[in-house]
Amino acid sequence: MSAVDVPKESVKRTKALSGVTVLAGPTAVGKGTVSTFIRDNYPDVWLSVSATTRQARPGEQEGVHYFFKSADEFDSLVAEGEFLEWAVVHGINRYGTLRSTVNAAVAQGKSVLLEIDLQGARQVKEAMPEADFVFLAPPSWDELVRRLVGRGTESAEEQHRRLETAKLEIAAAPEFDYIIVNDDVSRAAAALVDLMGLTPHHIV
Ligand SMILES: Nc1ncnc2c1ncn2[C@@H]1O[C@H](COP(=O)(O)OP(=O)(O)OP(=O)(O)O)[C@@H](O)[C@H]1O
Ligand SMILES: Nc1nc2c(ncn2[C@@H]2O[C@H](COP(=O)(O)O)[C@@H](O)[C@H]2O)c(=O)[nH]1
Repeated sequence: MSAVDVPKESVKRTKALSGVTVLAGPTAVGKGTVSTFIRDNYPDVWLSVSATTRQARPGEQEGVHYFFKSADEFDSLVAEGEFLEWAVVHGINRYGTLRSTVNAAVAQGKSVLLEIDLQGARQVKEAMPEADFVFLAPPSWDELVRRLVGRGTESAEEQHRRLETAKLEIAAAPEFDYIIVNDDVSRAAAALVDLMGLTPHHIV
């Protein structure tokens, strides 16, 4: 697979703080890792818990990592207009952000973080253009491939499919307001928290 140019970091604030920040980026760039780090280290950030039709992985807890739904339950939530956005991610499972929980957090003045895929980010941009859109980029294409392969959670065929999608996702980086390079988890998390207008523990 040929290498792809990855975007450089760009974190100079260009718009007013909205209280809602969307974090997206290609598969295996570390969105989940950075979000978990923020959940564990920055209690002032309100990390949205998505609904999903995928099975819980070992250690995942209902209401902490996801709200796990059957296909019928997810259908009902879609029909009732409960989702701010939802998408089929990686061609298999559905994932969505519950509108009511986000609205309640915003109404309480919380700093809301949504960790979602590109399709979802585009839907939120339609619904809430004032939100802050942050693209998490890998330090290099080769490092992205290393992370995906090193995680070891997908078959070789699935890895290939995800990397093809990752090329399209990386090409969409200019749609985002800011770009953070996930070269180091705590540094990337601190840069994100800083962009959200909160005090980062440290930026090295
Ligand atoms: N800064 C980093 N340096 C080195 N490895 C990292 C870094 N951030 C994450 N990783 C590793 O990269 C792999 C992918 O991370 P993670 O699962 O968080 O990605 P993701 O973007 O949430 O992926 P997906 O969209 O496929 O769910 C994991 O093995 C993780 O430990
Ligand atoms: N559009 C949305 N995408 C979401 C949401 N919650 C998570 N995600 C994305 O799904 C993939 C896979 O996640 P995993 O936990 O199964 O590894 C990842 O890219 C997430 O960003 C959501 O509510 N909406």
